[in-house]
Amino acid sequence: MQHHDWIVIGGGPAGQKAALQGAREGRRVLLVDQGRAPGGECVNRGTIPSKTLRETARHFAEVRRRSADTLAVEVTPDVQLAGLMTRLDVVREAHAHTLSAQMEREGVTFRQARARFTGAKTLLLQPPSGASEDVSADAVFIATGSRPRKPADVPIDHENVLDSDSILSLVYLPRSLVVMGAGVIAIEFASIFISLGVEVTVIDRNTLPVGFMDEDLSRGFVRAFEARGGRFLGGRQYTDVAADGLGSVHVTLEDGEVVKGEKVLCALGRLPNLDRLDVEKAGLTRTERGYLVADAHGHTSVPGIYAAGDVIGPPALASTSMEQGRRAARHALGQPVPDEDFGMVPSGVYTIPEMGSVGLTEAQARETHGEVLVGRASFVELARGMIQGAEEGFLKIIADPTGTKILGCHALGEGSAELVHLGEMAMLGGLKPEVFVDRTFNFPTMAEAYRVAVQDLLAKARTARGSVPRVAA
Ligand SMILES: Cc1cc2nc3c(=O)[nH]c(=O)nc-3n(C[C@H](O)[C@H](O)[C@H](O)COP(=O)(O)OP(=O)(O)OC[C@H]3O[C@@H](n4cnc5c(N)ncnc54)[C@H](O)[C@@H]3O)c2cc1C
Ligand SMILES: NC(=O)c1ccc[n+]([C@@H]2O[C@H](COP(=O)([O-])OP(=O)(O)OC[C@H]3O[C@@H](n4cnc5c(N)ncnc54)[C@H](O)[C@@H]3O)[C@@H](O)[C@H]2O)c1
Repeated sequence: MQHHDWIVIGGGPAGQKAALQGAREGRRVLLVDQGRAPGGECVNRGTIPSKTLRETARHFAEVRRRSADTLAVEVTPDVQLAGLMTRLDVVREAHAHTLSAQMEREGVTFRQARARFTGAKTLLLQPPSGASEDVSADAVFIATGSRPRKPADVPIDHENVLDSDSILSLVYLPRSLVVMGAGVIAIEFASIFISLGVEVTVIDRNTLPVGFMDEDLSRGFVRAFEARGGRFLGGRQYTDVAADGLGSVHVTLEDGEVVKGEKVLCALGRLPNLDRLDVEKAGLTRTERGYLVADAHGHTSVPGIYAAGDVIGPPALASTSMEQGRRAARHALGQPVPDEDFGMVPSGVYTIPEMGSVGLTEAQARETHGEVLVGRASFVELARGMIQGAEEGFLKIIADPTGTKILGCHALGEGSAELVHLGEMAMLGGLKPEVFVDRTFNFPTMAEAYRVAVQDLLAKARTARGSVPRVAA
């Protein structure tokens, strides 16, 4: 049995960061993934392919909007979906190349094999061809990611009813699409397809999409989606999904309504990839929902076994997975792991328009701080926003009732995922909202939204204190 210092199972964002961190500190690291190269769901079926398709869709939407629909920009029915992911191969190859070079440079050994536990820190590696191999390690990192959940009552055949993996392999654009679910994956794809000219209906049991975001953002998304002709059916449950054999799928709702689409996307959550890993043989237990349990450092209940990324459940993002992998590795190395307030982790939802969020939502802030202050800036109030024609965008800043502490920043509109990082840094630095009024901003920029929102917030603070509001300059 070959022994390694560390074995990392899974070459997605969590596994990559754990492996690199260990190798940099002189550990002999074996990175195992069943795929041909490191990358994981993030590179192969998740973040990168979906964002590449989104970029094309966004350009279509942008040209239509900027020309006020005077330019007949349409995707013809015979266009192949792969043709719309114009930069996917370039992006993937560049990413794969950078990753492999980094692994090689740092001395991480990569092995293509499916891993499963045979004991606490012993594993059987089964390569696609050739003999299986028994291996052991001082520390094992589980970073095997997640896959789409397939509810028993949804006939996902990858032909008529698709999941977030198979939708990217569609050859032709459908005329219509019914999206089941209104989580991040669902509404990102809904945005993409509606922007490409597909008729889209979204169905969710919750009244609003992405319930973890600030309600103004969820409502703003629905407004923009409906303005583009989309149908959002919130607070609705499906009872049956069936293909009619004539090129259409029928989704029957509890109230008897039948929603028809040429294709259906089922995006009703994800499950951890643990079924064939035999984690029980390592002495690990799983939560009721099937996830592994790990502490703030990614350490499981078995000494020397760590878990990071989607296998430990929400927030299940590429961004947080990387950080979890890095933190687990630092802990295994005996290095200090800085405290991180995971409540402060930013979220970017790449819908069209995009959403960005950090800190408390308005509802959470009211619950914990009472009568909080909310400052708003509409993107059309900004010179840059006006130039860009950013009609639907806005930034809202939430501060404590005294108006001295920023509690959350939330934005809707192109660039919002970037924009909220400015607010995040102010929050981390404990800066008062005034900083956005007192400093010089480049002009014209979208970042000026902070100045406008803070002026609004300070005016409200003065009103709350009973003084006459000053007119914002
Ligand atoms: C459509 C879509 C869009 C997304 N967009 C975003 C986004 O914009 N921003 C964002 O932050 N996040 C996004 N995500 C989420 C993000 O992709 C995941 O959170 C992230 O990939 C999780 O990383 P991970 O390292 O935990 O696992 P993964 O990336 O899933 O990698 C796990 C790897 O482990 C391998 N593996 C599994 N079992 C075994 C085994 N037994 N032996 C060997 N190898 C194994 C898998 O093949 C895979 O390569 C998106 C996800 C999807 C599906
Ligand atoms: N930009 C990003 O950060 C990004 C992009 C894509 C995915 N992701 C990650 O991927 C993960 C999974 O996303 P997801 O969207 O598949 O799952 P999800 O769990 O976030 O959303 C599932 C949705 O399905 C709905 N639902 C479940 N059962 C239902 C039923 N019977 N009837 C009607 N509605 C039902 C839920 O109300 C929920 O809105 C998330 O953790 C997310 O963070 C992130």
